Amino acid sequence: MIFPEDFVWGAATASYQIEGAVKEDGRGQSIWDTFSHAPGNVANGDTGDVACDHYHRYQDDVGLMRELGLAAYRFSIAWPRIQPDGWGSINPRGLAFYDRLVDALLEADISPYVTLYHWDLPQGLEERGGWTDRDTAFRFADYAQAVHDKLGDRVGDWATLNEPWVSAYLGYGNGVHAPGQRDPAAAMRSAHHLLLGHGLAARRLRDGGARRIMLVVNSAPVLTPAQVNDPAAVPGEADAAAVHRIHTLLTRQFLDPAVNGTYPAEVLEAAERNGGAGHIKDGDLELINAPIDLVGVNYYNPCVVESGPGLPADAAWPGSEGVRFATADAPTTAMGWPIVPDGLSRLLVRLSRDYPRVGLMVTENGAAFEDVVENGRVHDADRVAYLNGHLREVWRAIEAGADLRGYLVWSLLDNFEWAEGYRRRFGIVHVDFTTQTRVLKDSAVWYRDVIARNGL
Ligand SMILES: OC[C@@H]1[C@@H](O)[C@H](O)[C@@H](O)c2[nH]c(CCc3ccccc3)c[n+]21
Repeated sequence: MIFPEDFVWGAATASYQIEGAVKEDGRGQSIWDTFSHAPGNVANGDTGDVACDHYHRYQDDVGLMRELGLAAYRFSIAWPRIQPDGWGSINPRGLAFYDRLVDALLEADISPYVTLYHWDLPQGLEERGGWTDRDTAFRFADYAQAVHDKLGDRVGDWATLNEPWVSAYLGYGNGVHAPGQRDPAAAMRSAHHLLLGHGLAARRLRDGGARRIMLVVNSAPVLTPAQVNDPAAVPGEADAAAVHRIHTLLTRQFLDPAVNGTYPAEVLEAAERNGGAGHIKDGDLELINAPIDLVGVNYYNPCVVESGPGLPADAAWPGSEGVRFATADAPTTAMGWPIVPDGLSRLLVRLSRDYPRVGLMVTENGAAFEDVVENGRVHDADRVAYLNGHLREVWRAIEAGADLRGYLVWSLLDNFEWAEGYRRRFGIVHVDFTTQTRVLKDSAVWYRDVIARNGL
């Protein structure tokens, strides 16, 4: 299976998960500093205080990327390094780190793909309401412009947000993520303000001459248990309604406004029933619908549902009347997530059909398994199998006509896996967090060969 000539092969990380140096060079606190230091929020009391110490080791890490032959590296910028409280003057030492990182990447012939927000909101803004406060959307646009002004001469690929659904519904809905609020109305407000921030920032980036702008979403094919292993299975009316409802809340809630400038009726109705829709102002949808070039798709597993009594609103799914989550008949990763490779092709084909005006890129795909270091090697055959199976589906989606530009594996390095801390490892490169030693896992060697061959 050979991929298109210009297909982009890369890897992805995020600032809070790899950088460490949380008090260095003027960095302010983020909501994840606050959340991870609060007892009980993260497994084993882990925090991102040190993580992979990438802030100090970035040259060596870029060396690893070059050794793997990556064409692109997706990383996020820590807003609190740029504006310690989230607004006002720019911290030159914070911006200088990313300036050095971008130059090191270009020196290694690797394209930098910048994500402006991967969940580390400055704590100063959270104290003013965070994403529940409309003003945060405007602060985000100011921050985006300041970063693009500095890096836009060398960075052409820009993602505004990583996974607004997670920021809103895990951050403000069920509280599993920072800032740890449990309030469905706060979650729905936050989802809207995140989208508004996306649109405002996208406009500033475009005005600044950005080459390609994308919104990155976590998405999944929503399937009944029968559909997981039998795409031809036809669900009953009630199950089909449950599937449509969750597809709407997970994916359409974000892509319809961003790509088409409309909200699904079910989302407006859910907002009316969860605190009201007063936060949706006239003109907001036009602002959210700033033209973008790509949608970044983060896929790990399908979402399996059937009809049922509905989920409690604070289970991160306000508006999910008539739904219950089910399990898939499939093997799982160390996260307990079902391994269903063809879910990726089914998703990509669906998105390319539903949103034909934008291109697609797989901006995250990968798996955590219980890696074991043996004689300085990690024989992660399960991760190789996972990646191989999913890349075959990427190829199939392209064959089926999806406008798919590239694939970025999650993740380059083992890193801070949010509420799971360091006990879940997604890297194709193993990190010993005691010594900070990096070791290529078998999956990294395998991926290097896939890139060299441009295919499987
Ligand atoms: O959980 C693996 C990765 C995270 O490390 C990334 O930062 C994040 O972008 C990301 N998104 C997803 C899918 C949505 C999700 C996020 C967090 C927890 C559960 C599901 C998986 N991942």
